[in-house]
Amino acid sequence: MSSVAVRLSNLNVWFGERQVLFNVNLSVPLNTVYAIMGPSGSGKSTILRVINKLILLRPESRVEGRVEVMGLDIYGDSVRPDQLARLTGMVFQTPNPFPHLSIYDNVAIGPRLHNTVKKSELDSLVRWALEKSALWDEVKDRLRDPASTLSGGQQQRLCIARALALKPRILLMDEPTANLDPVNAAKIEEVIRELSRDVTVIIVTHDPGQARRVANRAAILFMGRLVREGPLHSVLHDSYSQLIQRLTEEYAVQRGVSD
Ligand SMILES: Nc1ncnc2c1ncn2[C@@H]1O[C@H](COP(=O)(O)OP(=O)(O)OP(=O)(O)O)[C@@H](O)[C@H]1O
Repeated sequence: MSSVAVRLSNLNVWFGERQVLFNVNLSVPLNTVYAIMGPSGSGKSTILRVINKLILLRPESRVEGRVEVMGLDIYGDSVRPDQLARLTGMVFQTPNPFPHLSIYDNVAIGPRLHNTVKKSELDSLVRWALEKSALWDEVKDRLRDPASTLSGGQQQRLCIARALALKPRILLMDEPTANLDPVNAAKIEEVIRELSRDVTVIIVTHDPGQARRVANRAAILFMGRLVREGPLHSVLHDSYSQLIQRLTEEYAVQRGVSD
């Protein structure tokens, strides 16, 4: 079996006339935590949306290149949407549980829709997913309460549990702690470190400190181009902010020359 969870080869993406990713090549090894970093607008979220094909919801988008997820060429082969939905879970920046559904039903909704477990196994799956996301102890006595009664940090862990309930091989996380206080952010970082035993995590983050705490590999994007990629210690061997400042200055000089 391949040791690569996701491989992007010569990936180019456009929104209308505007190209936002340029010839990106990278491989995410299985069971790593892979951080994607870069300034705002550099294309980080677009990469996640290419990997789970959510980008196709934007009719103005165009994707070229090869995208392999667990060995499947997802834009070339006839990969069924439900097959991809089960391979890749997604956690967004803003927690988005179904607020009126119960805590239990939020986690159970994926397995019910995709018919992945027998009814008799659902309780233990829900418990497993809530334990994996470090939420079980806080909610075990109130599983029937609506998700809206949870705090923001708890709601984000519920979204992680919801994604995990489909047993994805890859978990995509788009700045999952950006809206959380440090205590809740630390809980989620701990969850991510634990998850990487069974799941490949690809996390978009603006915070080099977070990348250092959770990731073992990383990529840095700048204006849609991959500028660094590899083991974390080599990608972040010097100051991230100085690197971005230098790239921004070089870009300004180039613009000055070409304008
Ligand atoms: N639907 C769209 N139509 C046109 N342009 C888009 C669309 N979605 C994203 N873009 C542009 O694509 C570029 C990359 O966006 P993306 O959201 O991937 O960046 P990002 O690095 O994740 O940014 P941030 O850190 O601010 O979330 C940006 O310039 C953005 O304006």
